[in-house]
Amino acid sequence: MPVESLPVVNVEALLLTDDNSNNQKTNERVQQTSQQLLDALVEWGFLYISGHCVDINLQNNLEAASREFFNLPLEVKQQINMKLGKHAWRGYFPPGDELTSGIPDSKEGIYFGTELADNHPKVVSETPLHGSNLWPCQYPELKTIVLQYMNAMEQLGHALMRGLAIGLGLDEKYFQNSFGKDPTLLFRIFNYPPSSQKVGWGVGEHTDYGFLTILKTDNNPGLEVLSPTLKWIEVPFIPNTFIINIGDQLEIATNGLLKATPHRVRIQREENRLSWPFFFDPDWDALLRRVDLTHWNNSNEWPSRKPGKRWDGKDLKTMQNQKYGDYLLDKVSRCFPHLFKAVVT
Ligand SMILES: O=C(O)CCC(=O)C(=O)O
Ligand SMILES: [Fe+2]
Repeated sequence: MPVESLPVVNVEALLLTDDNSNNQKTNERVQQTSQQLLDALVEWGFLYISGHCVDINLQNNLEAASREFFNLPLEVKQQINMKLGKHAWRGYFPPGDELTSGIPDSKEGIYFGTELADNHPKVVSETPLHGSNLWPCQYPELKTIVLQYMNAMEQLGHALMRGLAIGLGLDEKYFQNSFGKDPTLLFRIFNYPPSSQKVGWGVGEHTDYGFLTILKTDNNPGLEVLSPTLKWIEVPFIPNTFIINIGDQLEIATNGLLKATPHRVRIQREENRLSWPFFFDPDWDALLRRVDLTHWNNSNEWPSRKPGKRWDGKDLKTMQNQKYGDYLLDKVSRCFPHLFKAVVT
């Protein structure tokens, strides 16, 4: 039997400017690309994308600046510890501080989100996960690079959601119009240190929470994904591609047509591994509800990726009309229980 591997879709057609959108050939390419994207997401919930138009120099600068940050002495990194970001949930966390399913991950990392001014209504009302970012004063360039990169990811996220809507036979602005024009954006930079342990997880098995994750990794392997035949497969590095995967909210919205695929990260023995997940999620206040896909003949059976209980024991079928922000907060509180208690309750 051939080894299963993630599909690769070239999404360039979804990133063409509006000037070209009346052209019939362009429209055909957009349709074709949207269909390929949808097929990959239905079958795998995971894929690589090429043709994403994200500047390679920006990506290289991000990688170099991230390495420089993690090479700083711990006490310098701790100057922007997440505790200082309070309820905005921004800043640095050292190895072992983040839990997946109650077990400490081996990684360290930095959390970023949309940069909001102090007078933004959600900052004034102290809404969790809203605020300004914490930036290391040793590396002012990190701020410029991260904000540029997040901006590029946001554009890409909108383009992919547009492609997905077209693939599903919906209005191309469907997701923007139904789940908010102001997506919840979370960006993380992770460093997985090498470990002498034989078996161990940089991140335990989980699914992501929102709509789409756009993941950049360095050239060290480690990510593993549950395949359509329920085998854990490695996801090798392919230069200048991003890895895209579905989060719980798209599974809920599509009544299980798209599945949030379980994945995990294996720790490496020799080298540290860096990754840059960007989460493109519904508006904080958006209500979770199903998209009308009756034209798809989508049964009510909700086929699941894996028999038995989900990794977090949740039943996504029952999650309707909850605010996305509440769902996310519940998840975050389990990842950082001590911090959560200290700043939110
Ligand atoms: O580091 C990776 O490759 C993946 C991380 C991940 O799955 C996550 O942050 O949700
Ligand atoms: Fe993940």
